[in-house]
Amino acid sequence: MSAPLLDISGLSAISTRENARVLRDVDLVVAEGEVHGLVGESGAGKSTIAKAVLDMLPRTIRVTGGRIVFRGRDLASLDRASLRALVAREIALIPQDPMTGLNPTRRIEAQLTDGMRLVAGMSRGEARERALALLEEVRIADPARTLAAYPHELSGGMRQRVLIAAAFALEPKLVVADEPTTALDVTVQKQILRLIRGMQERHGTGVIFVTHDLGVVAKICDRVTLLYQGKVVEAGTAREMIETPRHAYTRALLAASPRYDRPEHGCDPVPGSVVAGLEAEIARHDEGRAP
Ligand SMILES: Nc1ncnc2c1ncn2[C@@H]1O[C@H](COP(=O)(O)OP(=O)(O)OP(=O)(O)O)[C@@H](O)[C@H]1O
Repeated sequence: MSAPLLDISGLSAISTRENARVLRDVDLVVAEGEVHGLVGESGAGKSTIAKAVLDMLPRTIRVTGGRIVFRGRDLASLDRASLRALVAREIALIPQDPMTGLNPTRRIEAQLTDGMRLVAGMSRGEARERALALLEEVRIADPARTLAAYPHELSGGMRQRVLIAAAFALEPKLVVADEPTTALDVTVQKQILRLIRGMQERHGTGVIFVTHDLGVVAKICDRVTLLYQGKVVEAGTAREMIETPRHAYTRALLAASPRYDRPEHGCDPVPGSVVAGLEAEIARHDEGRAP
């Protein structure tokens, strides 16, 4: 088997702001060209993992152990400049909120072509051609007009399409999609999920798809890692996790999710006994370790 695209092992981190552990010995392997769901409730540590991979951790979160190996290179072994260059070239982000992901004061053309010119060294003309082709690929009806527009002139769905185009602009090996459909209405959400899947298949890109929504997992992910309070609870194929969940927490979370397959069914809350069991497991895990 070829080496994985991303191999995270034993990653642990603390929040100095909250004096609490935020990641506990996390293992996460993303294969070339797969969509890997990173799933968990609010505060589970999904964004912390995504930020660690993108070298965007805030100062108030400190990695205390583990390794992030990307395409065979341990990120911690790189100096600042090499790490910045590697991330700029090979790892891209699709942010959660399409409005904050774009600078409101600059036209789309400038924002889409910055990376192409600065990182890939394209001329203004080459970058514009590439931007037009990308906007067509993300099915924006009038690419030339969109390039001339400011973000506020576009709908939420269009802005998210622009950010997806931007993420794939430099042919990254890995795209981190941080809840990219949360801010959109349901019909647009489905289109955007289909678009991300289509883009990653055509470009052969690996994707980490951060979400709290198991319905989204069922639609887009090949494999999944489920987190609870910074700890991996279950990992496997999306199909296995949804059809034959092994862990009581996964089963409870599935029961608590809106039934994407049977919308007439309601939701059950995650039972207190399951959560208490997990908390006891985490306490055992943390025993003897200062936060
Ligand atoms: N800037 C920060 N500085 C210190 N601690 C933080 C910071 N951001 C988040 N945390 C803490 O890290 C923990 C994990 O948060 P994280 O944002 O990774 O969770 P998440 O699963 O992405 O949640 P959400 O779905 O709400 O974004 C939480 O306890 C949170 O309070």
